[in-house]
Amino acid sequence: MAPTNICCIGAGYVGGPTCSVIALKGGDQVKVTVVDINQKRIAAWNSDELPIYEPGLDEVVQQCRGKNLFFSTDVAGAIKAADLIFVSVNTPTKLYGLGKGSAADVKYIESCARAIAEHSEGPKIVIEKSTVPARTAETLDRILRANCKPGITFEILSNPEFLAEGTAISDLMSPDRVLIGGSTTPEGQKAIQALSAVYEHWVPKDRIITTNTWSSELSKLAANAFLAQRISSINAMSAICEATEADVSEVARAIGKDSRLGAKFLQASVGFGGSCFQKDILNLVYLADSLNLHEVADYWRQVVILNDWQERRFSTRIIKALFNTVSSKKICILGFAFKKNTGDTRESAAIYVCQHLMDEGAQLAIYDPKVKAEQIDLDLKSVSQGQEDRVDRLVTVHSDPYEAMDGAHAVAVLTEWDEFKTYDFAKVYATMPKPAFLFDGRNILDHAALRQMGFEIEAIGKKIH
Ligand SMILES: NC(=O)C1=CN([C@@H]2O[C@H](COP(=O)(O)OP(=O)(O)OC[C@H]3O[C@@H](n4cnc5c(N)ncnc54)[C@H](O)[C@@H]3O)[C@@H](O)[C@H]2O)C=CC1
Ligand SMILES: O=C(O)[C@H]1O[C@H](OP(=O)(O)OP(=O)(O)OC[C@H]2O[C@@H](n3ccc(=O)[nH]c3=O)[C@H](O)[C@@H]2O)[C@H](O)[C@@H](O)[C@@H]1O
Repeated sequence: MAPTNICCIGAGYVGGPTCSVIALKGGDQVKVTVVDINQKRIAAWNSDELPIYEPGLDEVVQQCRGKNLFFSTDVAGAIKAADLIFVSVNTPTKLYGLGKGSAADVKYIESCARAIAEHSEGPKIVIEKSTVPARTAETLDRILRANCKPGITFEILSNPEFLAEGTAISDLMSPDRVLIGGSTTPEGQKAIQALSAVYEHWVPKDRIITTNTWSSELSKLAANAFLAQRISSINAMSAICEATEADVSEVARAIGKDSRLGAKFLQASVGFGGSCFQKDILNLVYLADSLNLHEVADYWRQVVILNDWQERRFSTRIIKALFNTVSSKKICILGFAFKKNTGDTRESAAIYVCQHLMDEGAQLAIYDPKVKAEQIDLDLKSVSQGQEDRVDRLVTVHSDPYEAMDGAHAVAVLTEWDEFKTYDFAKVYATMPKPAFLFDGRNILDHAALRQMGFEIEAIGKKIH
């Protein structure tokens, strides 16, 4: 039997890893082509230096690339050849016009639909892999039908992705669930079966959930909203802990033992980042507002407000502790990625903490094991509109953490990279002006030991004695 021919439009953090695992697990039963309009990105996927850092990804790509996994810029050719087409393009928050600042921008989804309609010469199953506003499948359907060649049929499925960056490969290899939404018509059910068969190469059937299209689209927004809400909840508690001498780690352990709550996602932090939590909650907020459900919109909006406040609270603590002035003081920033094991900086809390410290004239020495200097420069300039030159004056990016910490008034941990726990902080302490401050935005260091060395420690949701 000929292999199922799969095309994925969008070779990003989702399209690349997801299709690599589909190719690995599908073997000779699938042929997967990932296409993108970004030539540089495709060239990187075809090189030894992949465009994204993700543990385990290199090995999977090396095993499959050129056999049943291909990366290409030939969007039209891949659409023509495909039976199943994943749409895995970006859906960022709209920065203009109607819904500015909260609605998802679906222009890339629409351009995919137009390309699929133009190049399809036979029936296709079109799969929303991107996170989209509720009822986007209807938009796709209308555009496809209005623009396709006569006689061509399409089935639209919703198949949102739940992987987290930094653990994408293990999440994909053994997902908690795969969600497929489709129409209740016989054709819709047949399309669901065809997509399910792709996952059944490695995912147990009882983990493949099928629903109607709209439940599937909304479940993705709901999942991210619930996850982010937990972080904002524990971060709200962290502020109360700091004022009452309760310890947020102890509170998290105590409530997480309740099996109804569970222990995961209760790590208080400087604030959640990443390309999706904020965007998807705002998308939900926009949906609720447009349905006239303003109380619902306000409820979810507060999760984002709390997160912004938590980031600001952390940078304010640094400034206050350093005697209300950080002007011209060297502050070392350990970690710039939005979480460990990724080089991704989108919406990283580090960007906003650095922005505030730059507003106050601090000299920032930044180290991150995986984020490139050009990316840090780009991110900090993007929050310095009209005064981009301050980044050149105030910021240095280091490839050696000890160089970054050397002689700093304060060290601030903003990402929970494991290597930070292994540093020789006694050696660092000796180089620092006194009092020497350490701000642990992730609660990962051994605070008692550091205090013993002489550091003044501030952590999230705890008083260090
Ligand atoms: N990053 C993550 O961990 C997760 C992301 N998602 C969702 O998946 C979607 C994709 O996210 P990422 O992979 O992070 O985005 P990304 O920005 O890394 O990748 C999207 C890619 O699509 C390409 N693209 C845009 N329009 C195109 C077109 N018309 N034709 C061909 N290529 C086109 C872009 O050039 C880009 O390379 C978003 O909707 C996101 O919300 C869902 C789960 C996890
Ligand atoms: O739709 C998406 O893009 C994805 O968003 C998140 O994945 P991701 O953003 O990659 O990473 P998370 O592990 O969820 O972390 C997000 C942010 O929350 C922070 N976080 C996480 C957990 C926690 O307890 N405390 C905390 O501050 C992390 O440091 C990070 O900044 C979800 O976990 C995925 O299921 C989802 O598919």
